[in-house]
Amino acid sequence: MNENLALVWENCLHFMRDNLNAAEDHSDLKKLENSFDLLFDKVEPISLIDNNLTLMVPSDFYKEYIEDNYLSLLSAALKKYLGKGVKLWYSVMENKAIGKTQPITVNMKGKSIATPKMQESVPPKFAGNIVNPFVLPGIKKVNIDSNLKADFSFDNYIEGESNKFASTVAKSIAKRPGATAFNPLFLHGGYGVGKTHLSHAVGLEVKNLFPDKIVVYLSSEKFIQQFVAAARAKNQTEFANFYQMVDVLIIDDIQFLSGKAATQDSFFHIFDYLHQNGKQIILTSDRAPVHVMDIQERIVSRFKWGLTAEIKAPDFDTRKKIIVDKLDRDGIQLTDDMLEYLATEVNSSVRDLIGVINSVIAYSTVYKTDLSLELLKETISKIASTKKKIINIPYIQDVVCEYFGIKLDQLLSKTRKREIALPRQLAMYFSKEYTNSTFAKIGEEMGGKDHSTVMYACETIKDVSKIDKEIKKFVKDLNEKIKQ
Ligand SMILES: Nc1ncnc2c1ncn2[C@@H]1O[C@H](COP(=O)(O)OP(=O)(O)OP(=O)(O)O)[C@@H](O)[C@H]1O
Repeated sequence: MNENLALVWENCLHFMRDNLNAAEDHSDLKKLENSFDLLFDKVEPISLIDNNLTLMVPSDFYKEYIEDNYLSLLSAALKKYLGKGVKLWYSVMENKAIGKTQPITVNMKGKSIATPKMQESVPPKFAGNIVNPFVLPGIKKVNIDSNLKADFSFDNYIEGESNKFASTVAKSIAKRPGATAFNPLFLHGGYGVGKTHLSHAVGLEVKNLFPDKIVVYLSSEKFIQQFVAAARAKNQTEFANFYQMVDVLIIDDIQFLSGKAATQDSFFHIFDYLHQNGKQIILTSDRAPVHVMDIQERIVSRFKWGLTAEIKAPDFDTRKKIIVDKLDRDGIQLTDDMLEYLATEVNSSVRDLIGVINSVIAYSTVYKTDLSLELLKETISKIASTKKKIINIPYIQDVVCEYFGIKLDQLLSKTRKREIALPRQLAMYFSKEYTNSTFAKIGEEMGGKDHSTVMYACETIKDVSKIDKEIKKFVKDLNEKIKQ
């Protein structure tokens, strides 16, 4: 870069940064502040000939992002340091296969610059939506800023037997993201046991210790939506480029990538790129990698590269700790018998436990009564009678496994031994009865079985339960348990 141009550009950057610093808190302009260095670090002015300024940018994404969001600010800066009538050009480095090919450049003209009135140090007012840098062309409205919930911190995470291992590993990752052997960290466990909370806690701690690191949390559903939108807009390269900038990528409920071949391909490349570059990946799922269905083998094998940690439903002592902690924050104390009662009665997930605790607090506030064992009992029975249970396939699998005393692994296996095959057929039957899932979907969730196997199981259980007393009893018992 010629020295003069370098100096002009440095001044322009300085001017733009100043304006962003001075912008009002929470203004659209302020939101650009975090992205500024990230974006302009990769932008290089390469020539200035007869008032034509050419900026080299890594991809179309950068060009469009600058045009959509920074044009007014950049124009003001150029006017200040180069005078009126500067024309902007972009030289876009195209890099089709992620990180593989030599970049080629394509020259493109920028939008014409209409210089807004802008005063030094006075934040300019921009019309329309200014989005943050993590918004890609084609998926502009989706804000995938870090997306971390401040409440989901390590401080608010109660440790106990059920989550000790996972939380110890999570803390060590937060101190050295990408630099431990736990990459990826694959957290799995049932409904509401604290997977999301723990993954956020890592993200929050990383931001705390290393503010410059880019942490992105999103659900796999959002990732799929973004990918589809990017594919429609033919922006897959930018989509991948964006995720390659991330230092800690957290994807929740990764099992929903199941069956999404094109998204899986993109995820695979992003995963490899991040992993090779020492970036941290954290994935959560409702099941262990081996049971995540319809995901390419090459991806499943990568899930197992780092560390897989299960979070179980909270044990009795952990439940007690969670109750005490939660109530303490509201200045409420329980007697020992009340605490025992609550921790014994609500023994499913942390989410359910917290729901009950909140209701207890609410009832006691509304009725202005002191908490008593009677009030607890009344509250819990009211909740139980009004609570709608979400009956989904994993829940049915859990009920069936518990009833027959078998493990999920066995239920989902291929064995034809009757003591496993029958529970499996029953789980298939109830999944069809209680959920809107197709035979194919149920087959997928039952260890990758064919839809015809599920159809056969449903027909068999329906017919046999009419004549076989033992099976009739299983169906009746399980029906009651599922609805309980
Ligand atoms: N160990 C814990 N200490 C304190 N709060 C917890 C703990 N585990 C979970 N929670 C709280 O329980 C609720 C549910 O947790 P979370 O959303 O992380 O569960 P999850 O395992 O991701 O569930 P799902 O898979 O159903 O989405 C949240 O409010 C979370 O803060």
